[in-house]
Amino acid sequence: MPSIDVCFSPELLHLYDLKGKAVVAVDILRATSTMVTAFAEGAATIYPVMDLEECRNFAVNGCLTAAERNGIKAEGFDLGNSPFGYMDGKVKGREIAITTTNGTRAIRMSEAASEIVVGAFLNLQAVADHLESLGLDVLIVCAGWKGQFNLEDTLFAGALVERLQGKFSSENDSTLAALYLYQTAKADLLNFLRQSSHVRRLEHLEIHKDIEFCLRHDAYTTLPVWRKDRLVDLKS
Ligand SMILES: O=C(O)[C@H](CS(=O)(=O)O)OP(=O)(O)O
Ligand SMILES: [Mg+2]
Repeated sequence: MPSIDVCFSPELLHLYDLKGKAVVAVDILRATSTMVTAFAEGAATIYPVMDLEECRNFAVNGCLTAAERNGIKAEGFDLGNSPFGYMDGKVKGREIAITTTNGTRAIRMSEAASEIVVGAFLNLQAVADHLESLGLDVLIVCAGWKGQFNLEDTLFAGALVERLQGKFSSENDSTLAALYLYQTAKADLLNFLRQSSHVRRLEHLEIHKDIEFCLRHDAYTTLPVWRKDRLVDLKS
């Protein structure tokens, strides 16, 4: 039986051997929720990049550029990090280069893995089904916040572990902790997250609508996966 484990921050990735593993990169608020939404809205390709300058350079190839730092859309870019900014036909058929504070780092720092899947509550079941069909050992990589643990990504990890119970083995305390946290919180995730650092930090930015949206389970069957230097949607 393949195993499942949870890494609470990309800064802890040096403790893991990613070779031969499937990584699920997650940044619920909001990068991976936004990427899943972008593909559901018809985006062709997403290039997750580490810094603003690199992202800006993609514009010369006709890409839409998206950038966020500390919750705010960076100046001079087409899009920010709100899933609602990717709706209403804005990204249909388009290539997008994106850089965010935490989420894009989690993806790029996992490149040694055999497969990288972008996960969110929005595509939870699609991710679970894909992992089951791959049959590889799984590491869920939480983007966290600037290297630190966060609640929302850990809750997603617990939700995924719950969906895969009986199909993957685990002896790690991190996996158990994520599962127990999710089971404690799942009846009302929004309320549970009210005290979280992200919600408090971004409260003044009025992104309540985003937070509620990003906590929806199984809204999409989108399945973004890393291929060579970009994300593509396996479901399209
Ligand atoms: O845009 C977001 O929600 C966050 C902002 S912050 O750095 O956590 O304040 O970025 P993300 O890379 O999606 O975590
Ligand atoms: Mg985040």
